[in-house]
Formats: sequence, structure tokens, C-alpha cells
Amino acid sequence: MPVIGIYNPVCGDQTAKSFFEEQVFPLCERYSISVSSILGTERVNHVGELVQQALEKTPVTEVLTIILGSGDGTLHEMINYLSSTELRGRAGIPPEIHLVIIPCGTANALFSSLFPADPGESSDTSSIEYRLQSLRSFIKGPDSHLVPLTLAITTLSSPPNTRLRPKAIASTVVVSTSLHASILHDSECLRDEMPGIERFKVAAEQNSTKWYNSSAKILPVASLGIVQLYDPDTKEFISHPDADEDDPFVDLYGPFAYFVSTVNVDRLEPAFRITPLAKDITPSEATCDLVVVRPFSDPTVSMDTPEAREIFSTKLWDIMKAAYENGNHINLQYDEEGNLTTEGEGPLVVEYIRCGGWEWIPDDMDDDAHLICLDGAISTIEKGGRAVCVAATPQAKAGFMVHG
Ligand SMILES: Nc1ncnc2c1ncn2[C@@H]1O[C@H](COP(=O)(O)OP(=O)(O)OP(=O)(O)O)[C@@H](O)[C@H]1O
Repeated sequence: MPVIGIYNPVCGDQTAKSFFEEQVFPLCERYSISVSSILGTERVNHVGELVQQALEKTPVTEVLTIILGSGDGTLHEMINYLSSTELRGRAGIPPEIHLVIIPCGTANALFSSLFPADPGESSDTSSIEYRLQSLRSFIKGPDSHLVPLTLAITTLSSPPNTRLRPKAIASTVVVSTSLHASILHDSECLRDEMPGIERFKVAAEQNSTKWYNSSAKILPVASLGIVQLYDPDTKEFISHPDADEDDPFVDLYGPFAYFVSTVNVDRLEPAFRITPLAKDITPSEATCDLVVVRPFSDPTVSMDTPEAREIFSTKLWDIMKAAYENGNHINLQYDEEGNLTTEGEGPLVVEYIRCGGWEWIPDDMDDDAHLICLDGAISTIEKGGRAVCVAATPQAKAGFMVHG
């Protein structure tokens, strides 16, 4: 079974190369794992070219294992490059790729979800042993502890009259709009100044009073035929009260403050547990876990005014803080005065939805609502266009499996 190593030398704090030289390859040598090539990415999209070359040399019956030193963005690029590339010599047979992840990026959402640091202890996510866990799992059993990756396929459509072909993009971590997309959009400009996750906090402050005008249609979980909503009272998913068997779709109307959908992960940073139920109530099939905050759910908000946005921004900040407290934001409710509480029977602060996918139709007049984040990369939905995101079940003996 061929094994190759690829690292992105510029991701995160730019130490992937030295970490591979000093830790990853010596460990491989110690366990007699033969790594046929070790390559650094030289430019955007290069990772896809490198994997393509390796796959074209791999017999169709064999699995290619890649030791990947990067953040989530490099994996995203690899998957999308391969899905739009025809591989020579495989007669259309899709490859099976096993990934050993060495977290070298900024947020490392996929790795930190697979290997959550214990919140009770002061575990150091930068320690050598923490970062070698996926490799250790591979060394222990090359065919065990393999986690198949669900893909979220997002189709960006232009307005119907343009007759342009829609663009499909696969994600393995997050697809978002609203505040999260604005944060990722603005934080990219801060990358040189702030290589760590602090740049996300600065960008969040810059965008904290924005609301996003759009509507969304939520698609049912395929096997159940319903959309699910988390009920903090019973701590279980229930059938969404706004849908039934005759009309299983749920319409959500804006304005929105927050709209984040994940697959494979329960966190977007080691401590930011935005979709905790992905781990606590594990889905049995490919689904999206969607976290939505809409200001008009707050009983004290009835109009979109600068004052209302200012007051609500403080609450949104508290909601985000609760996500850092082991994902406790999903238990928040409003009391009659619009305060956040975990008691009583007030309206939900966070709508935590499990679904087969969703459609986002931004209001033409709201430029910010047109931003969409796909595993950290930002795209813009065209005016008059929309985005549709659907969770896809991985095929057996094809696709991507991670050593978790
Ligand atoms: N040699 C290179 N020079 C410039 N950019 C590169 C090079 N190699 C890869 N890249 C780009 O680096 C970008 C950042 O990589 P990645 O997303 O993996 O790290 P990150 O953003 O630091 O981490 P995370 O996604 O976990 O927050 C990718 O979009 C990739 O295209």
C-alpha cells in the first residue's frame, strides 16, 4: 500500500516542514513505514496536482495513504481538485484515499474534532504527541480506526436567466453564511499580522452588528423524511414543528445573524464547539448539523434598527462565548426580558437543526448575505442566485477515510 507525505509550508505558523523533518518522518522510520515521496506544496491547488500524480502511479486495486500536514483548507483543495480531474489509467474507477492528518493549519477543525482535547485539563494542542495522534492510529492499525468523510456538496447557481452552469464545491468541515462567512472573509487580510486563531476574534468584532437578509429552505434527512430540531428540554432531536409528512421542508425567514452548517466535525477550533451534537448524538447517515441565530426570535426585538443591532450584538457575543463552554449555546433560551437563560420555556436562542441539506437565497439588496464560506474559502453568490448544500454519503471503497 503506497504511502506519501505532503505538507503545506505556509499554513498556520509555517512550521509544517520542520515538524515533518523532526517528528513525522523519524517516527515513520522507527516503525518501518516506507514513505515513497515527501513533498511540500508550492502554490495554491498544488496539493491536487501532487495527489493526482501519486494516484496515477497507484494500482487501481490499492489504497493510497497520504500523510497530510496542513489545515482544513489544503484538504478542501485536494478533494475539489480530484473531483474535477480525470485520472489516467484508472478506467473511471474512483480511488480510495486514506488520510493521516498532521494538524499544521490555523484552526484544524477536522483534526481537533477527531482528537478533542480534554476541556477539563490544560491539554496543549500544540504538543508533539497531540499532533501525532492520527499518525499513531495509522501505525497501530493501518486498516482500523478509519473514519469515512461525509461531503457537503454546495451548488452555487447564477440567476436562471443567465443560463450559466452551476458550480459545485465539496466541503469536509463547514459551509456557512452570515457572521461566520464575514469573519473568514475579513480574517484572511489579517493572516500575516496574526497567524493564530486570534485573527478570527478581531474579524468577529468588526462584523458583530451585521444582520443578513435572506431566506433559507431546509431539506429533510433522507432516511427519515423530516427535518430535525434539537429540543434543549428533552436534550433530544424532535421533528421540526414547522414541517410534516405532506410538506417536509422548513422555510426560515431572515434576518439572520448566524448560519453555520458542518459535516464531520463538532468544532471549528479546538475549543469552539459549535455543533456539539455531531459527537453527542452521532448521526447515522450523511447529514448537515446547522446552527442558526435569528434576531427576531428574541422577544424584545421587533424591528431592524441600528440600536436593536447594537443591543443584539452583545447577546450574539454571549452565544459565541457559550459555544466555547463545551457547546452550551445550544441550551440557551430567552426569558421575557430577552435575557439569555438555560432555564424556563422561552423561545430558542439557537436553532440547532439536523437536516439533509439547505438552500440559501440571499436578498439582492444585501451584499454581505451573498458571502458563503466553504471550509474557510470564501465565494460570492451572484445577485439573483442561490446556494444549495447537500450532505453526501461516502461510497464504499471510494472516497476519503481519515485515521481517527
Ligand atoms: N507554497 C504555497 N504558497 C502559498 N500558498 C500556498 C502554498 N501551499 C499551499 N498554499 C495555500 O495555503 C492555504 C492555507 O492552507 P490551509 O487552509 O491548509 O491552512 P490554514 O488556513 O492555516 O488552516 P485552517 O484551514 O485549519 O484554518 C491553502 O488555501 C493553499 O492553497
